[in-house]
Amino acid sequence: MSTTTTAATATSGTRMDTGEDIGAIATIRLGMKYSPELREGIGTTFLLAIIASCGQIVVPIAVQQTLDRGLNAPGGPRFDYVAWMGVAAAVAIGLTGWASYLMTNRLFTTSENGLATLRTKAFRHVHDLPLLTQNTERRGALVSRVTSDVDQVSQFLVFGGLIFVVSIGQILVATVLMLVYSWQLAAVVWLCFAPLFLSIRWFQKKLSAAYTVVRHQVGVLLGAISEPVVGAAVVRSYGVEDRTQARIDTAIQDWQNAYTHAQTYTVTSFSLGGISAGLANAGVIVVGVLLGFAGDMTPGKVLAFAFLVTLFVGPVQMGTQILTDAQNAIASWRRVLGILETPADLVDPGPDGEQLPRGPIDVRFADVTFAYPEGPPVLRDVDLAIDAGTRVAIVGETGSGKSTFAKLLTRLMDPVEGAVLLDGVDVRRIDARSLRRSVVLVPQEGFLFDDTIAANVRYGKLDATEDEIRASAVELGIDDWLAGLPRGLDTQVGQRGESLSAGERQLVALLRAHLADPDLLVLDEATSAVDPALEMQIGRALERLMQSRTSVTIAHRLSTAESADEVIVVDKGRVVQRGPHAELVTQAGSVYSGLHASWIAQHSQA
Ligand SMILES: Nc1ncnc2c1ncn2[C@@H]1O[C@H](COP(=O)(O)OP(=O)(O)OP(=O)(O)O)[C@@H](O)[C@H]1O
Repeated sequence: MSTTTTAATATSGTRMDTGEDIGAIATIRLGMKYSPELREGIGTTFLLAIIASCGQIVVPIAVQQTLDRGLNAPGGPRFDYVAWMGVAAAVAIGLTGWASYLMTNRLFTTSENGLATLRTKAFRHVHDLPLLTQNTERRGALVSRVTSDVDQVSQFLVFGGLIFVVSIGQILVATVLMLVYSWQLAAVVWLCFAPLFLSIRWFQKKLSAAYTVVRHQVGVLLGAISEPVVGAAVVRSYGVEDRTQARIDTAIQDWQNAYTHAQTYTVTSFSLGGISAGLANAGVIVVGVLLGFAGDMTPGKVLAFAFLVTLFVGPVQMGTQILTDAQNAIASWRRVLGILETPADLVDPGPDGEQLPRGPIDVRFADVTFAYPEGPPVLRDVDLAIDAGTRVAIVGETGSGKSTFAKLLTRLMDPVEGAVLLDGVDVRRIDARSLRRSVVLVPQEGFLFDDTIAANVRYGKLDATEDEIRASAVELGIDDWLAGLPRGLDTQVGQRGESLSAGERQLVALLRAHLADPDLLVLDEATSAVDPALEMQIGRALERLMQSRTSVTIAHRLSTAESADEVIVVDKGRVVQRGPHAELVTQAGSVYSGLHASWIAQHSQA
């Protein structure tokens, strides 16, 4: 396998695919592909819809028959016929009502099943998305795709879809019956609705564009609201509530404008439907009476036709409303599908990939260059090897590329050029499970979930028993701290670990990493100051955690660099020095000696 990849591959998927360029039918087809449950038994549901629609025509036919053949029968009223007609109508209404119940049930179940699958798939795919895509899409907006957008589709499919299916059935049945009763009157009705039917495509396009903007603005709004909620402490401590509120107000205003704009098309199409309905009613009466005078119409037929026009007008009016809901739902569907259609940039070779053998790992960066999308290279031609079992400290000025180095090493991103090799194997060829098993990254601020300490450390080893966790704590020398907590391992850490101090959060992160027992430990050293006793405890735990494995630490402290086997100095994306601390520090005028001087100065100030 080539050791280089193209820039296009490395930066692919950095923009969330919004799917805005695919049409409504293509969206529905794609949606069906991701939620095949929606297609299940659709034929039977349609059949039930047709039967349910027939319920609507029972009354006009029964009225017409009762009038023309029962009460107005040529030889005088036939009451037995009227009675039979009443019984037949009641049975037919009962049967069609039952069909309607079955159809609603089926639509509800299949829609919810299909959308549950869609939600699960979309949520799971969020984890496969390129890290950089997740950075560009605001978290709130991303959440809105998996929640409110899916809800929008769900509401439409269950209620809109149901009414749509029934409406189409009713329009068809009403048209056929109208033709049976009088093709002239049927033509009058269709003629009155022609302008609406002919402009539907235009409305659909306008509504589609308008609702795409609405759904986008909903995402923006949720993003604007969720960010200050998460950063509430910063907002309050800097007293920027007004500015934050102003940003939210702008997002609300933008959403409202988009929604109002979309509504103008809905209102226009609805009004056009109303005008068409009025014209159709009037036209039927006038033409019906004229036909009656000519002897082509019975009173029963005219009355039945008046019912049929209502039967036709209702679903058409409803259809214009559904057109709006459908465009809103399709815009939402596109956004959800946009997540699924965004390719995962880090292709996992799966079980067919290479498995890393257990034991300390050796690392090689082979001419690695990396650039963030549309940015300059932040790591250039990095070529280095780290022997298995060594302890390495990466140092450099802020922004020099240290964290980027760590992300490439743990395959959170792939290089634009060159390759990262672990035990001689390109990381892109290693089975992701094996990679995650053997390589662990401890970030500066380890994320803690709102749960107990035990639950949080189990992210390192899902099946770890309490005894194992306690043994791990003993090995790290932090069992005293654990025992001193009011509820020990069952202590709740709060949201993002807010109920613990910064140092305690670090201890939980180290315990989690120790339980994972990696062969390569990549550590982004925390910069937050903690009290000296805890600092010592963290230092001791770190010392033990690094034993008998390869460790790469992004070091911010002199002591870490001093105790490492080797220090790698990064400057402006290049490795400019490497060697033991004692050797580097003697190289006068070097980047490292500058860093060393600033550490000493910091230390003496403290
Ligand atoms: N997600 C990103 N998108 C675009 N540019 C980024 C991104 N992350 C980092 N950079 C840029 O890449 C460069 C290297 O960043 P990096 O985080 O690797 O530096 P660092 O040495 O770890 O800095 P520090 O010591 O402050 O953590 C910086 O110029 C930074 O602005």
